[in-house]
Order: sequence, then structure tokens, then C-alpha cells
Amino acid sequence: MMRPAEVPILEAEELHTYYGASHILHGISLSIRAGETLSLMGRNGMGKTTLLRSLLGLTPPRRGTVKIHGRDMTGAPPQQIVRQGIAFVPEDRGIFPNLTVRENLIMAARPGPTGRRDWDLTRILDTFPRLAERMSNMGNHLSGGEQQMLTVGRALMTNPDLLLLDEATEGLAPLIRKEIWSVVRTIRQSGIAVVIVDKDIKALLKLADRNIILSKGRIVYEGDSADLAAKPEIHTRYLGV
Ligand SMILES: Nc1ncnc2c1ncn2[C@@H]1O[C@H](COP(=O)(O)OP(=O)(O)OP(=O)(O)O)[C@@H](O)[C@H]1O
Repeated sequence: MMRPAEVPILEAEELHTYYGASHILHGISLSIRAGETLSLMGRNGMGKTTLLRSLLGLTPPRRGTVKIHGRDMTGAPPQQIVRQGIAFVPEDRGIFPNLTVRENLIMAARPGPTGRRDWDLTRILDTFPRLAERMSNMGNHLSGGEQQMLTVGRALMTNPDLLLLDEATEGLAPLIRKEIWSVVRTIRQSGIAVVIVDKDIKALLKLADRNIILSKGRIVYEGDSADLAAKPEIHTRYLGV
């Protein structure tokens, strides 16, 4: 089944999200097209994670709409949203500590929403040679970097159209970070759309087609990497660099 290319994978309109009485997102609208890489930037606490959680229905917005492949999914439970071809790599990693690397990967396997199965175990192990060496290790006997790769590997096993990555390189050694960035480039080249939150602005600018900056739950900047790189005043004002 082919989909018309002009329908965005995901389209959010006027999202307002709260934690109890705290109003966190104040009318966020964005759309993500097939194969596009979008960075989400902003200082700590500006709402990046909350936005990803709102798109996934984990922290449902109180107002606004979320459409996936043109279908209104507002208010749908997260398991139904991810079935539309969205995969999430959360900040705190999501692996089963008492299962092996192989079991963790195999459990996540499923075709994408259009039946696509091009990310299988073989391709994952080609992409992450470190995981190939650790196939029978338990999830909790992996280094932080290996756990992160396993989390990304599990996400890819679902053959998503869109991958949401929240601080995938956080707390990792420089060499492992480099490997993660290289994997993100591979994912991008494979045609999967990516939304990525990270503190490494330089790496984001190299990778992203488009960048969005959040401040206090609002979009304060949107532009391509050449434009953002040429605006140091935006960096100073909203990114603190
Ligand atoms: N479960 C929660 N309950 C109440 N407030 C929360 C909760 N989670 C986050 N917040 C608040 O919501 C705001 C946005 O947080 P969020 O985690 O989305 O920001 P962020 O931009 O992702 O920052 P960080 O890089 O620190 O994760 C912050 O003020 C935070 O304190």
C-alpha cells in the first residue's frame, strides 16, 4: 500500500498540555514529512520531552489535535499511536533487563503499518556490530552505550516511518556518542523520518533538515540548519550557547 507523499506523517495543531494545574505546552503546531529529520532544541525544562509525550499520547494534550498519516488520532491510547508507525526512544531507555539482547530485539519485531519489514534482526546487527557481539548478554549486563543501542535497535525492529529520539547520547562517552550519531545518519538515509532532542547543537545542525526551538512551551524559532547556524543571537537567547 502506497501513501500519497504530500500527507505529512504527523501533524499536530495547537497542542496545550498540562501536568495537573501546570500549563506546559502553549499551542504547539508542527508537521513532519516523510523522511524528514527535525531537531527539537531548547534549554532544560522548556517542554521538549512533554511535546514528544504529547504526540505519542503518553501525556495527552488537553487541547489540540494530532493527526498521523492524515488520520485524527487525538486522544488515542499510545499503543494505538505507535501502531501507526511511530517509534519512541525515551530518555530513560526501554529494554527488558532480564532478557538477552537477542530476546529484546526479537520481542519488538513487527512489520510497519504498510507491511514493510526491511528492518529485521540481520540488518540491526549489521548496523550495530556491538550488539552482534553481545547477543546472549542480559539487558542489565550491558554498558550504557550498548543499552542505548539496544533501545534504538528495538525501535527499528518495529519498522517505523517516524522515530522519536529523546536525548539518545545523554551521559555517554564521546566514542559511543559518535557511534550513535552515525547510526542516526544511517536511519535517516534509510528514509525513516526522525525527530531528535539532544544537547549537542553542532551535531543536530549537521544532521537536521529543519530545527525547532522551544521556550516555555512555545515554538520561538523554526528554520533550516543553514539559517540557524547563521543566527548566533538565537543561540545566545534560547540555547544558552
Ligand atoms: N511529571 C511531571 N509533573 C509535573 N511537571 C512536570 C512533569 N514532567 C515535567 N514537568 C515540568 O514540565 C516542564 C517541561 O519539562 P520537559 O521535561 O518537557 O522539558 P524538556 O525541555 O524536555 O527539558 P529536559 O531537557 O530537562 O528534559 C518543566 O517545567 C518540568 O518541570
